[in-house]
Amino acid sequence: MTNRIVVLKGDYIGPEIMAAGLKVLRAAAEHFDFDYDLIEEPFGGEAIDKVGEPLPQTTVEAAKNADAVLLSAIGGPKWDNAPKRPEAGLLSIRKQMGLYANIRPTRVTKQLKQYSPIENEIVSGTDFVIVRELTSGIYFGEPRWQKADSAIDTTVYRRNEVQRIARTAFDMAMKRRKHVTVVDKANVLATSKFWRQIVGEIQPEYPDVTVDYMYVDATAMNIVSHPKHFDVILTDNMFGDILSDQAAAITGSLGMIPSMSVGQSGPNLYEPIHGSAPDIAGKHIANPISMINSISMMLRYTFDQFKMADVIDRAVSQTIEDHFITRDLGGDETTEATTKHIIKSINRQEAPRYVKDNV
Ligand SMILES: NC(=O)C1=CN([C@@H]2O[C@H](COP(=O)(O)OP(=O)(O)OC[C@H]3O[C@@H](n4cnc5c(N)ncnc54)[C@H](O)[C@@H]3O)[C@@H](O)[C@H]2O)C=CC1
Ligand SMILES: CC(C)CC(=O)C(=O)O
Ligand SMILES: [Mg+2]
Repeated sequence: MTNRIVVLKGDYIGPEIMAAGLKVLRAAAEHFDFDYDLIEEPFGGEAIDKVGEPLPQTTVEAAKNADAVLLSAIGGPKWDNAPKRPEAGLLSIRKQMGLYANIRPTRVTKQLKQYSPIENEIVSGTDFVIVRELTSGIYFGEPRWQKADSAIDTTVYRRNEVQRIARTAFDMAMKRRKHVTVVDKANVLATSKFWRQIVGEIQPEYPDVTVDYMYVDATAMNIVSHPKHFDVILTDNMFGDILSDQAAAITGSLGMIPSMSVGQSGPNLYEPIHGSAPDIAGKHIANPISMINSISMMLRYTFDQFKMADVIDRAVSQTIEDHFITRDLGGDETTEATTKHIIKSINRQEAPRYVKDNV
């Protein structure tokens, strides 16, 4: 059966890293006879330019009917004053696909630790995931408006929204080191106090999981000073957005980190955690690894292609070890050269049905 992958190639560096990721997918797929169709749909700024809105209904339908959705990143100065910005389309596709849980891993591997801005002893061996609520909270709350002399945003969390994301975090902890850190601002916010109440109600369903609670400001500090404290961080939409960029920085670059967005049913969406990086677009220096890691996550979690994902992951690690890295990590390789090196490493590995060096 052919696997259907909807591709949203994005804006600014989006198409550059998507092209890199799809080359890696094609190279790996040959070794494993992985059969797939790519269905490209307009989205974000590209869709505004083509059809006047960031999320055409045809794109939503295609995404819902796919086996998985791959997105690079959208937005940028060209559309900052558009009546409906690309970012509105991003929030809307997450909502319409029901993708309430966003999983953002932070791992400092032995190859990566030298690129971290944090001392080796502190950062080496860091391995945690941020479980970010994705379809509610302040990014979605009503009312919201802006007038001449005031503006308002609203944070609303409903019981079922907190319950389901909490269960995602506890389920994930059960497969890891069985520890959940709930990150909030419960010394101030009603929604945070509510989260603590709901998490407390769910915790007895997971007697093997330990839980601690940490304010978001202290968490920001601990991510850089004690990152090994964390196993699973459970947090709301905005705190998760902010902390995941910070967590990415301790791995060496924002340009490394993938994510997976999951709902109750339907396809998952895989995307880097960063944005469209307009400052480096067109310069051939974007790090493609965030996109390649997102593709590896897709192969692992949607298509059960564990060996293929392992081969890609090893190729990425080898490429970092070989210092075949882009500028964000301190190297001087181009996006294309890094991608080529990853593909060479895939082809060199003892993969089943070794075909040819298809670089
Ligand atoms: N999921 C998405 O599509 C997201 C979209 N955005 C949008 O992206 C646009 C740019 O936002 P920024 O605040 O500049 O954040 P950004 O994440 O695009 O960039 C922040 C910094 O990280 C660097 N960077 C990001 N990805 C990189 C990569 N793969 N390789 C090397 N360097 C990389 C950029 O060059 C920049 O210096 C905005 O319109 C924003 O709304 C922002 C975050 C997520
Ligand atoms: C539109 C933003 C919420 C996108 C973003 O920064 C993210 O999802 O990390
Ligand atoms: Mg973000």
